[in-house]
Amino acid sequence: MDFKTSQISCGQMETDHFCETMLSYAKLVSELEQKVNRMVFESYGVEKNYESHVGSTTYLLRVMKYRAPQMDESEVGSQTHTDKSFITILHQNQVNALEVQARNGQWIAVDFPLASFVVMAGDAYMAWSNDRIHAPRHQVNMSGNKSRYANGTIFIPQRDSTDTRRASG
Ligand SMILES: O=C(O)CCC(=O)C(=O)O
Ligand SMILES: [Fe+2]
Repeated sequence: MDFKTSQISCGQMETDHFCETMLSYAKLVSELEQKVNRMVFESYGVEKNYESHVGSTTYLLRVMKYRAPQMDESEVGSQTHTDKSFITILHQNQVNALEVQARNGQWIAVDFPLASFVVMAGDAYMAWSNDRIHAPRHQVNMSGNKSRYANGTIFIPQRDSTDTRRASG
């Protein structure tokens, strides 16, 4: 299920408790994304472009369920990919399955506790930063017998905002 959080609307589900919970979650995650971006923009000396970047960013929240693999089943999860977005913020239940490839090629199994988030750079951030920020390849690789629930909020700048306001250098 996708929500466009910039519109703060769930259509027909407006009064639904689940919907409101997800919108509150999306707002909090958006604040985290803005904090991360502010730090990055400041560290690259382009903080004057921060407000317009925030203003041009759209948000999409995805709710995902990965089932546990059945007997003799392998490769349950997602394919290896990089995200096309600027930033993706992930949150999960207690079931770890995310694997991220470091710059040196090594795959790292991400162990992230319930109260934490993974902030992942996507291709757009890598392009904007002239490759300073690495957009890692990653995948979900399920094992064990518990389902994994995860939320992925992707932050996407609208057209033209990435190539006109790059970090210099
Ligand atoms: O479920 C996850 O932790 C990763 C999801 C993901 O890679 C994505 O939504 O792009
Ligand atoms: Fe991804």
